[in-house]
Amino acid sequence: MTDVDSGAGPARPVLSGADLAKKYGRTDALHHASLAVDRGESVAVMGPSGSGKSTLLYCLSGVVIPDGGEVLFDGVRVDELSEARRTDLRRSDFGFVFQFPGLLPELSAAENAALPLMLEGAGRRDAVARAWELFPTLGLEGLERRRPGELSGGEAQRVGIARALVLDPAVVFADEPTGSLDTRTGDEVMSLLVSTVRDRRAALVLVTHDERVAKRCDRIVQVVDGRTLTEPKRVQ
Ligand SMILES: Nc1ncnc2c1ncn2[C@@H]1O[C@H](COP(=O)(O)OP(=O)(O)OP(=O)(O)O)[C@@H](O)[C@H]1O
Repeated sequence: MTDVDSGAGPARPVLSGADLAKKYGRTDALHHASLAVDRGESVAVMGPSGSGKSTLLYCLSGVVIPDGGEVLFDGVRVDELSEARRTDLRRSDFGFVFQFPGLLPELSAAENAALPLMLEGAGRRDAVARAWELFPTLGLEGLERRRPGELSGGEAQRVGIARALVLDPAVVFADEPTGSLDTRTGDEVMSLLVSTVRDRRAALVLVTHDERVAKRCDRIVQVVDGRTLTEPKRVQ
């Protein structure tokens, strides 16, 4: 993990997107969209369907190259990197949590969480041991050997969160992470996601339709018709 907090000078956001624009054909998916997030901070991105939330998340995470504006991660222009460098960056510095965790059914919970480490070249035993360490933090102690089919929806999503955190990312992106869960389970998963990311001094950028989920974050950014509204007030 890169440490952007070290060194002299004022702290700068770990990740920022400024004046981002993206068109798909004739659709203006984003224009004048900006968002910055600090280490240890969580930001929820809200807005109507089709307003550009996912496009903003994809631009910030280097999945999509914006047509205009810039994305800075740790002082590096993400939008100017080659596809190979962006792929490396996503693997090593970013973690992703999706609506459905997409765990591999033939692997145990701990092996699933260890997959990013194995893809980085770590040996299976070491990788699983490191993933195992995350399980108590996420309320998953004792479930390390279970197959995904033996986990509840909330447990499986927490294994997905462990997988997103196992490489100690600087930024975690979450797209509707509680979208497939009932309200109570969603609340538990959100609490764990926000607190674990904060404790690890990572930043969280979370897209959601659910105000209850968004309120768990430090700030809410509204996206309307491809624009972010003025950087909003801090939630409580
Ligand atoms: N790959 C694509 N090709 C063409 N149009 C796209 C593509 N991706 C998104 N769009 C369009 O861009 C606009 C913004 O889409 P985006 O998915 O970012 O919105 P969203 O706010 O995340 O929506 P939702 O809440 O429904 O997931 C929409 O009009 C959408 O139809």
